Amino acid sequence: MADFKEILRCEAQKSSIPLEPDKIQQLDTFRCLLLEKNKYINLTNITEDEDFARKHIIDSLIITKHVSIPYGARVADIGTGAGIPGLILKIYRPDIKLLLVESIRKKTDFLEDVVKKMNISDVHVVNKRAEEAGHSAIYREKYDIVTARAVSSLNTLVEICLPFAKIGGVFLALKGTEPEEEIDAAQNAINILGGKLTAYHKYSLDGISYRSLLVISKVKNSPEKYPRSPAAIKKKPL
Ligand SMILES: C[S@@+](CC[C@H](N)C(=O)[O-])C[C@H]1O[C@@H](n2cnc3c(N)ncnc32)[C@H](O)[C@@H]1O
Repeated sequence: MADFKEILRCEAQKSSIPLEPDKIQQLDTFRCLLLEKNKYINLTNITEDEDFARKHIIDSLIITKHVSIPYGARVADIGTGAGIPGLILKIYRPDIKLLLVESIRKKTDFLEDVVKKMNISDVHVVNKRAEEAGHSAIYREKYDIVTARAVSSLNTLVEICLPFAKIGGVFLALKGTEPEEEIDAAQNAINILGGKLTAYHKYSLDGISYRSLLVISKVKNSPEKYPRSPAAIKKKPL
């Protein structure tokens, strides 16, 4: 049976993502650290080799096929959990400057630990809700690329993620098979937060089902009052 590194090499080839052996090694190290910690805290249900390669690693790296990431870009991953897609992108593109925002302390402790053990530089881990971090002058409208996967519905995501993007930057939402309804429901939030849906890519990780990558460009400043508090967002979503 093929080992994880061979599976990942094949999956990357199938998706036409260039992946050098040293990156495969580092991604395997990340997987091992994640699966080890997963015995004690719930970081992922995706643990089987092929699933891990496809649904975590390739699903993160697919971004690089559709969006050009400038050298040294500032990237923020919101609701990053175990560092997906943010840390996987950073391993692939060490030149980026990465912010990882995650509200659960055990998860940010894990991320700090990975960054230290793997000696990864230029990663800033923030243990806060995005609703709070998005108002900080250090983070607000500072990022070229903002990502989020499996965090919330699109209208809420737009409110908590777009404030991090600078004008000319993009918010990338990694979504499921048919995001059309969510896109319609998020149109008001996109307009209010200063965004514009500029691209919509569909791709398949297994040749059967589809996933989607939505590109929302930041065209205007996000009004100061957003993001609102979690309670206000829940009570009256945009
Ligand atoms: C289902 S997990 C997905 C994690 C990762 N993005 C992935 O795709 O595997 C959602 C994560 O988002 C975090 N989260 C949800 N809402 C958040 C918020 N408003 N601010 C910061 N983190 C948030 C949760 O704590 C959780 O770790």
